[in-house]
Amino acid sequence: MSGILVLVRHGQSEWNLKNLFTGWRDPGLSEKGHEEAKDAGRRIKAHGLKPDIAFTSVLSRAQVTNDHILAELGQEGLETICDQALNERDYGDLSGLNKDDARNRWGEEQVHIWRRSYDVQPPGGESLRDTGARVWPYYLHDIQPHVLRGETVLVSAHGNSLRALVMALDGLTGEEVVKMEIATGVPIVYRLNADSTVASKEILED
Ligand SMILES: O=C(O)[C@@H](CO)OP(=O)(O)O
Repeated sequence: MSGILVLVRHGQSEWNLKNLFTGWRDPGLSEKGHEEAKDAGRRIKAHGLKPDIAFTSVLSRAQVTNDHILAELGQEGLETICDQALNERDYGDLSGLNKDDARNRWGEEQVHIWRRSYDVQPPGGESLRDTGARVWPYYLHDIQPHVLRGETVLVSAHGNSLRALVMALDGLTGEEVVKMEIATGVPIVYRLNADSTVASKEILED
């Protein structure tokens, strides 16, 4: 057995609350989102996990979530690496649009395909496959080595950048990933084997 990888999707953002496509836009957390992020920190602490290093995106909702978690753990100031590779999927021309307005305009099915399919790009944006093509190499090169050294690594990121990562870790197909959702502020804990395969996965729900 080697180290531990803790994945957390940021708490609810102001634009999650307003039902807007967000992508690379940079809204802050909603009031509920701040609470969810603190709660994620409390759950991580209750499970006796203590990160040695943290990774997050360059978007504030993920960074503030990371700050809340570290504060709950009493680990403010822990080395945190921010990288664009962990950003949310770029939603292109959909960014800033209301999701219900988009359904009225393009139809329920088309919008679902843009949101959850593996390889269909929203107009001007990234498919989940495109997102995975930046998240997975970053994971392999920058994050995984820490886990294989036996460290506990915290990653605060986004719904779709984490879907891409979980898809690869869990070995899901493009069809299976369509049904996979990642809840805001609910930590997912992977323990890895020394050969980098997954030894166990635990979701820290209520
Ligand atoms: O708007 C977004 O950037 C994402 C995450 O909030 O939305 P969706 O769940 O539709 O992929």
